[in-house]
Amino acid sequence: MPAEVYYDDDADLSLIQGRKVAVLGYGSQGHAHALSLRDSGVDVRVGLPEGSKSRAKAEEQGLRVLTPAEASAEADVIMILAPDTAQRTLYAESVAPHLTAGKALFFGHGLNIRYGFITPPADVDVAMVAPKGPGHLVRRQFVDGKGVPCLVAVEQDATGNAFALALAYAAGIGGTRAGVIKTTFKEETETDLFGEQAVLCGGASALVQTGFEVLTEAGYAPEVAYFECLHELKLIVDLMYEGGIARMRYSVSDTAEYGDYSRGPRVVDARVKEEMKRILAEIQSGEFAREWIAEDDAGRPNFAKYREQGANHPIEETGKKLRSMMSWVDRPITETA
Ligand SMILES: NC(=O)C1=CN([C@@H]2O[C@H](COP(=O)(O)OP(=O)(O)OC[C@H]3O[C@@H](n4cnc5c(N)ncnc54)[C@H](OP(=O)(O)O)[C@@H]3O)[C@@H](O)[C@H]2O)C=CC1
Ligand SMILES: CC[C@](O)(C(C)=O)C(=O)O
Ligand SMILES: [Mg+2]
Ligand SMILES: [Mg+2]
Repeated sequence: MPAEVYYDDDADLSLIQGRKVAVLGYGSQGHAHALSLRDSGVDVRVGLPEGSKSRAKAEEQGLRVLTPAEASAEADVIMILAPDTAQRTLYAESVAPHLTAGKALFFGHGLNIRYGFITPPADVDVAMVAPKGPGHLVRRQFVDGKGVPCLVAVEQDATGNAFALALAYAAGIGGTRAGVIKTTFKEETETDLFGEQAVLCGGASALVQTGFEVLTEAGYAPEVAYFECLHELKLIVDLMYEGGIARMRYSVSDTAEYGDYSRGPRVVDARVKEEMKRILAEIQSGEFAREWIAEDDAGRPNFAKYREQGANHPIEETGKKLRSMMSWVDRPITETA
């Protein structure tokens, strides 16, 4: 069945303009939602713990900052945009006591609901507005008059109005300018985790690093390897983004196109597909979510090791040097646009 896609004309922005919204968290997504909702005429407050380093940023941007508990008590729409690993404690301590009948609890990703770390009471709406892009670009696109597509899902419709309210919220952050797809918490959570692990973050990073290693270990210049395996990837993906894989193949040389057909499937072969299926199975069974929550509870020892290894990969040093010569590339990620 084709997905249902909603645009600006399908959303009634006044529904969210008539509510008090609390955005809990002011990181990548939180700042984008809070600032864009405010710019869309919505009554927003940000909820952050007393010691949070995000407080100063939110206040500098002219937002009212309260504690998560105060913000949840005041608001009737509560959007949780703290890290996935922090959400169950945040919910239990600061949200649940103020989640009275008829309020709406929103998420930007479904992990805590899908795997049962949070179970809201039956008399509140539970919905998700999940942008399909990094939060800093959600804000940048909004400011530029564009939008990042969003997934919207309703887990619980206590008021009968949950979907319309979520669609209005998506309009407030620019999502309906690009298109909003109706889905479920299960579908969003499982596809989002799969996409970031196997393709967008894990798959793409490993592909780039491995290609760079193969070229430099064979004696080619790291600068040439960087341009070939990382820099040019954006230009190739831009063509895919604009017109699909077919547009990219139209634009590259016939030599590249023949190499693509005849060699690409040798890189991403049947073994890789089997591994992708295993990764999906770990997501579907909840194994990944339990592993990640346990890793966080233990103080993230493996996460810290992985982060250090990634930061020390030789491609980072080469890239830093080359990007310093390209003033147009290193556009800073800011909390405003
Ligand atoms: N990053 C992205 O682009 C995307 C994220 N999402 C989802 O959005 C949600 C937020 O992720 P993301 O924006 O990456 O998070 P970030 O790590 O960028 O930001 C987290 C924010 O939450 C604050 N915070 C930490 N603990 C608490 C707490 N107990 N109570 C209130 N605020 C707290 C942090 O403050 P401090 O400064 O003190 O650390 C920070 O402001 C997640 O569910 C994620 O899966 C969905 C789509 C894309
Ligand atoms: C691709 C990573 C992502 O799912 C996103 C930006 O959409 C995330 O969790 O950050
Ligand atoms: Mg995502
Ligand atoms: Mg994600």
